[in-house]
Parts: sequence; C-alpha cells; structure tokens
Amino acid sequence: MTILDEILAEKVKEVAQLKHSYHPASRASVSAKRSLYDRFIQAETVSIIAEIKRASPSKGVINTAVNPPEQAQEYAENGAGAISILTDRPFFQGTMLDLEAVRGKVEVPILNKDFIIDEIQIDRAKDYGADVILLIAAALPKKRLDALYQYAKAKDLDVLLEVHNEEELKTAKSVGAEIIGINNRDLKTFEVDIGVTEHLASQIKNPETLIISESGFRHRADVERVRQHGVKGILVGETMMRSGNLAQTFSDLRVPQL
Ligand SMILES: O=P(O)(O)OC[C@@H](O)[C@@H](O)c1c[nH]c2ccccc12
Repeated sequence: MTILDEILAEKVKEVAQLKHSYHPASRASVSAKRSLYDRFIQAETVSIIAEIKRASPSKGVINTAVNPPEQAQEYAENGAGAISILTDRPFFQGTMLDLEAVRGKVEVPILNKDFIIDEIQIDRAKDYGADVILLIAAALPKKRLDALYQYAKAKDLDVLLEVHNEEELKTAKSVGAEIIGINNRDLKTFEVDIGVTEHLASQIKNPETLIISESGFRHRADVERVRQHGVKGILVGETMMRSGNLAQTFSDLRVPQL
C-alpha cells in the first residue's frame, strides 16, 4: 500500500463523517472569487504560490510553530501570487480553520490543498473561502475526476489539476483543465525530480493552459529550468516554511517570465 493509498483510505472515512456532520453553506458566505488564472496568465514574473504546511508524510515535522495568518501576511507582503494551505489533518497537521483565518488576512487567491474525492469537500472549500481547489489525477478514476472538476467549476472555483506522468496529463487535457499542476514529487515514492516538469510541460501546446510546477524548489536555478518550458507559476512549500528570511527567499525565487 502506497502512502497515497493510505491517505485516500483516511479520506473515505473523513468524507463519511462529513456527510453526517457538515451542512454545506452553513457558514457565512464569502466574498467574490479571486482568480488565480487571470492573475498568473498575465504576470511578468513566474508567479509564486507559497504554501503553509506544518508537516508532511515525506518530511515529517517541518514547522509546527507557524501562525498561519501571520505567515500568509508575510508571504503576501513579499509578493506571493497566491497562498496554498494544506488542510489535511492526519498527515499534514492542517485544518480548514487555517484556511478561513488566512482568507481574511490577505488579498491574494487561496488554494485549498487537500485530497478531494467527494463533492462535499468542494462545498466545504467554497464555504471556508477557497478560490482554488486541488484535484489530483493519481487519486481518482477519470470519470470522478471529470465530475468533480465540473462540480467545482460550477461553484466558480478555479481548479489546479495535478499530474505526474503522461497518462495523467492526457486525462487532464481531456477534462479540459485550464490550470495544470505538474508535481515533481511522485506521491507514491516521494522521489522529487524537476525533470518531470521539463518533460511534461513541453507536451502542453495550448498557450491558454496555465502551467504550474509543484514541489522541490529551493534555488533560483530550479525556477530558471522550468520557465523555459512555459511554466507560469511554481508552488513552494518546504523552502518557505523553513526560511528564516522570507524576503531573501522570495527575491531568490522570483525570475522574469521569458
Ligand atoms: O514542499 P515542497 O517540496 O515545496 O512542495 C510543495 C507542494 O508542491 C506539495 O506540498 C504538494 C504538491 N502536491 C501535493 C498534493 C498533496 C499534498 C501536498 C502536495
């Protein structure tokens, strides 16, 4: 059983519980969507999605002392184009309350990073203030991926559709994904290789598709590698969470669009 299988098994339980205890739209309705797509597609630099992630299955504890709204404010002040919040509790020590607290503090789009397998998680993301949700091709059969994608779009959410190999990329294209995230980390083995983005991004020919490269960014040279392949945004977690000097980290990773 891979770690992804383990996480998905937990999600099945979580969704069953949610269906008992969570009533969509029971929360105060939120303000208008902030479009990640519109902001990133016209930016002059490679946009940075900075992530709030306390821990992960691959790295263990990363930073549990973090105060999410303060961290988010620092990200925004240093030019983050969007903020990603891990809301999975058992494996990443996050919560939906982190997302809600951050949404009120910053003006940039908020990505709800979780393992979504059911519509009710999309309802919840919207209710707590997400502008974008993550859907992972490796986690869902094509039909479900398609259904969840359409469901999220109908709720006026942007969708970051994550792929890691050619077959998943084909699926993402057939779903009509406008934002494709290429994860450099294999969720089954944890191996990280920025070459995955170089390989897959070159197979995305539609200039309207917004390509985001995810995971493993530490240095400016990493970003320079992927921008040559049409990547318009990068998703950075661990490097941000461990940084003792966010201004420096952002200026290192901020490169002009080619
Ligand atoms: O910490 P990193 O290597 O910068 O990676 C961030 C982000 O890409 C990673 O957290 C991530 C990418 N896809 C995911 C899916 C689920 C959970 C987490 C992720």
